[in-house]
Amino acid sequence: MKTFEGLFAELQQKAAARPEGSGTVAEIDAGVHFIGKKLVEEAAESWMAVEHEGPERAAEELSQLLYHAQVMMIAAGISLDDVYAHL
Ligand SMILES: N=c1c2ncn([C@@H]3O[C@H](COP(=O)(O)OP(=O)(O)OP(=O)(O)O)[C@@H](O)[C@H]3O)c2ncn1[C@@H]1O[C@H](COP(=O)(O)O)[C@@H](O)[C@H]1O
Repeated sequence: MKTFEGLFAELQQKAAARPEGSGTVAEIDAGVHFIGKKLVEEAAESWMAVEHEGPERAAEELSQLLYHAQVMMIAAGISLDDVYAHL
């Protein structure tokens, strides 16, 4: 099963290698304003899923929220340690 750290390493590798067809590369290229909107959208969908759609759908939406948070971190040059320092 994929972990938070494992996904972050995968996304960093994609951002560096820029493989054809990567949604992550496309999102990074679209910029932090675009990523910010995705982040807010997934946050809202997570909230709605928790309130109305049950734990399975909520977990799916929350996974997408974590993905977009990681894409934002990479676009901004922020590492896992930078974030963990504030936990
Ligand atoms: N975990 C994710 C992941 N979670 C969410 N997303 C993206 O976030 C979008 C949100 O999905 P939704 O269903 O909410 O949205 P939608 O309605 O289909 O489309 P939107 O209108 O929201 O754009 C998806 O279309 C994906 O583009 C993800 N894209 C990629 N990953 C993982 O990231 C890694 C690298 O992916 P690539 O860069 O695409 O190779 C792989 O391991 C992937 O599994």
